[in-house]
Amino acid sequence: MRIAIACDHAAVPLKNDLRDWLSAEGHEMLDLGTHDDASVHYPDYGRKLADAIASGAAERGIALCGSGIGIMIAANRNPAVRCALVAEPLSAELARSHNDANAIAMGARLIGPEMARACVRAFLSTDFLGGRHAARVDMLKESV
Ligand SMILES: O=C(CO)[C@H](O)[C@H](O)[C@H](O)COP(=O)(O)O
Repeated sequence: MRIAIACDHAAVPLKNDLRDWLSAEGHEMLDLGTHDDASVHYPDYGRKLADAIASGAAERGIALCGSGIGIMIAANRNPAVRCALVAEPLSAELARSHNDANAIAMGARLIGPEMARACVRAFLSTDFLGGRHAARVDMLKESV
């Protein structure tokens, strides 16, 4: 799968860990930065992630900041993006099965790399259920 990953300065080690792990798993990773701990602004990186999804450069996105909240809000400004803030795998699974989320956000200051990997695993391995959920996701698309 083509997966974009983006973070601010608070989440670089987690971003690199997930990027390298997913790359080793055979995914095509698009690393949108940031690349070091110099302070940057999460709206810039949420927008980069959203642009990658909206353009089709990436099928899925992973957004990381200190809490996951700021970059999630930023990514969701783009109507092509449905980015869910998750901190455990069930939320990641439900974000896919009920909401057809095409991105997840996580907080590197809140969860460790093993929990983040478990969330990503659930996010990538769960299909959208469609049916009644499709009508609701369609309503989201109409409500911009
Ligand atoms: O956007 C956030 C909170 O919603 C992120 O956690 C940021 O990473 C955080 O605000 C950055 O804080 P810092 O004190 O400038 O490192």
